[in-house]
Amino acid sequence: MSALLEIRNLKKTYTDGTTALQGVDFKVNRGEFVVIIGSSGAGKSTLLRCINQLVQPSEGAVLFNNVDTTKASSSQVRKLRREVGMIFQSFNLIERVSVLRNVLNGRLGYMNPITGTLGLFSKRDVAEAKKILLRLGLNQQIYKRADELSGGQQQRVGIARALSQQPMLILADEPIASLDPLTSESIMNHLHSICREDGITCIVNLHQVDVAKKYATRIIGIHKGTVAFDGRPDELSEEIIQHIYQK
Ligand SMILES: Nc1ncnc2c1ncn2[C@@H]1O[C@H](COP(=O)(O)OP(=O)(O)OP(=O)(O)O)[C@@H](O)[C@H]1O
Repeated sequence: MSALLEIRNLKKTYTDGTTALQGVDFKVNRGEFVVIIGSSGAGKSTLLRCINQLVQPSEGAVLFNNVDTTKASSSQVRKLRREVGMIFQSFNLIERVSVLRNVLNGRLGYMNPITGTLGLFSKRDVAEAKKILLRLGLNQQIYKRADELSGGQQQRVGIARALSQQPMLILADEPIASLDPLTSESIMNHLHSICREDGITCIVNLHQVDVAKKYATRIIGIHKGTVAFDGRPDELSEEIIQHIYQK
C-alpha cells in the first residue's frame, strides 16, 4: 500500500532568511495518528503549513495521495485543500456567524464561488453538518453565534468544520494550546475517536509530551528543523525527549 503522505527532503527558508526546515523526510500511512512534538520555533507549524500549501516550501517534495503538491496546479491545490482539513490553536472561526454556518464553510471547496459566497448550501450539506455537530455534542449550540461559545466548544466547531470537508487527512496545529487540561482532554478524545472511527489520518502538533504519548500511534520529534525522533510512543525515552527539547 502506498503512503497517503510522503515528505521528501523538505526545506523552508522564509524571505527574512530564517530557516525553519532543514531537510525533513517521512511517510504517513492511512489511518495513522501522528503527533509532532518539539520546542517552540522547531518548525512544527511550518511543516504542517507546507503540507497543505499554506506555506510554499523552498525545496523538496510533499506527495499527497501520489500528487506532488509543490508542483500542483491551482485546481489540484483546491482539491488538496478540500481533502485536508485544518484545525488551528485559535480556532479560526467566523465569530459573528452561527455555529452551523461555520461548519458549512467546510463545504465551500466543493461549491462554485457564486453559490458559496451566497451561502446556498444544499439540504444534504446542512443535514450532514447538523449530524456532525450532534456527534460533537453541540446540538444545543447549532444556531448560536460562534463567539458565544466557550473555547472548548469553539474548538469542537473547528473539528466539525474540518469533518464537513470529508477529509482524508486532518492537520491540527496545537489544537489544545489555549485550553485548560480537562477541556484539552475532551478535545483530544473527540479528535482521536472520530479519526479512528472514520479512518481519517491525522497529524497533530502538540507541546505536551504526555498527551502525545497517550494518543499517538507514532511520534515525530522535530529539533531545529530536522527529524530528531520518529517512532512509537513507548520508544520515546527521557534521553530522547531531552535531545528534542534542547536549545
Ligand atoms: N512567516 C514567517 N516569516 C519568517 N520567519 C518565520 C515565519 N513563520 C515562522 N518563522 C520562523 O520559523 C521558525 C519555525 O517556526 P514555526 O512556527 O514553524 O515553529 P513551531 O515549532 O511551530 O513553534 P511554536 O511551537 O512556537 O508554534 C521560527 O524561527 C520562526 O520564528
